[in-house]
Amino acid sequence: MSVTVRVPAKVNVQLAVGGVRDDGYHDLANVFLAVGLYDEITVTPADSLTVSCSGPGADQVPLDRTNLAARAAELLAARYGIDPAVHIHIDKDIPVAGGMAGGSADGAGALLACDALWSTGAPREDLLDICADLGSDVPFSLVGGAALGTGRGERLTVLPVGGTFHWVFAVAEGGLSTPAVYREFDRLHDGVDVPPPVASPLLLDALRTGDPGALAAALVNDLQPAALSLRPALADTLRTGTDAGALAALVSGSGPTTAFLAKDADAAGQIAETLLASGTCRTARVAEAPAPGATIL
Ligand SMILES: C[C@](O)(CO)[C@H](O)COP(=O)(O)OP(=O)(O)OC[C@H]1O[C@@H](n2ccc(N)nc2=O)[C@H](O)[C@@H]1O
Ligand SMILES: Nc1ncnc2c1ncn2[C@@H]1O[C@H](COP(=O)(O)OP(=O)(O)OP(=O)(O)O)[C@@H](O)[C@H]1O
Repeated sequence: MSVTVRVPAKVNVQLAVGGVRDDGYHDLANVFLAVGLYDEITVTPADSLTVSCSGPGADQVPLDRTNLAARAAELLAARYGIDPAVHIHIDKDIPVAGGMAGGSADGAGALLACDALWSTGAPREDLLDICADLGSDVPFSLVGGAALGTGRGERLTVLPVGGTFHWVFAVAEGGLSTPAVYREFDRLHDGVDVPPPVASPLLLDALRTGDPGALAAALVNDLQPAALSLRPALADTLRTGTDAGALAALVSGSGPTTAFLAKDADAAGQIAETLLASGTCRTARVAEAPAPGATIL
């Protein structure tokens, strides 16, 4: 018997970053939107805890106990006194180290899959607690849809979304390290008083009404200057998508994936074609949002 769970990628439609905290994390007002690019996690009883991975970028995914999916299985097993003898297969479609929470998706997916396989009956709050231990983005991978993340991004308030948004994602060659991008943010703000992060009312309204023009006007990512500083060529990708008619363009989370909001599905297809032909990215993907959170198939 095995259990398969599908988990979406995310884009941050607002990523407001505060000053660095004593624990090294940054306080955030992080508005997550789940998008329809998915990893699938399958767990099967086995003699010991093992991990395999297939799909684009699979060779960059660790297969040892540092894999967030393996850590999720271990944390759930430890909490419920279970032997985590399970094989976890990750079928990857979310760009690896792309700022789209791929590893976080695998952590949330493995957690939900093991919970079902082992019939732990864990309350949702316990699952969300384990997710927060795994990483700041992991609770959102479980929940999906749209949510405001406060604290280091792990404390979620679900947000209403009034329509379907059409996105294009330009996947860059190679990844960017999330800690390195936050460090670059700190370097760029050295000596500057960083104000406390707050969610933008205009952005929350745009999500609620489902108006892509209003959302485009409100998109903001405070990590974008840091990602561009580490990877200046991303500016060419952003410009190419904007010239192709995107309503707005921004770096997705810590990058290097760039995200383009389109007015409709046709425009998204055209923007993706132009990006692909431009040579300014490795590949371009279209996806709709919001997407549901981790779901047992
Ligand atoms: C950039 C985002 O993806 C936006 O959603 C997240 O803030 C990053 O979330 P994540 O990858 O789940 O990050 P974690 O695994 O919790 O932390 C990795 C590293 O990112 C930095 N980090 C992360 C979250 C946060 N609020 N402040 C930070 O400074 C820290 O250096 C931390 O050691
Ligand atoms: N299941 C996993 N899938 C991918 N990477 C993983 C996984 N578990 C651990 N990692 C490690 O995490 C690093 C970041 O990969 P990931 O795909 O999660 O980045 P990301 O999408 O930029 O993350 P985020 O958007 O949450 O900051 C990888 O380089 C890899 O070493």
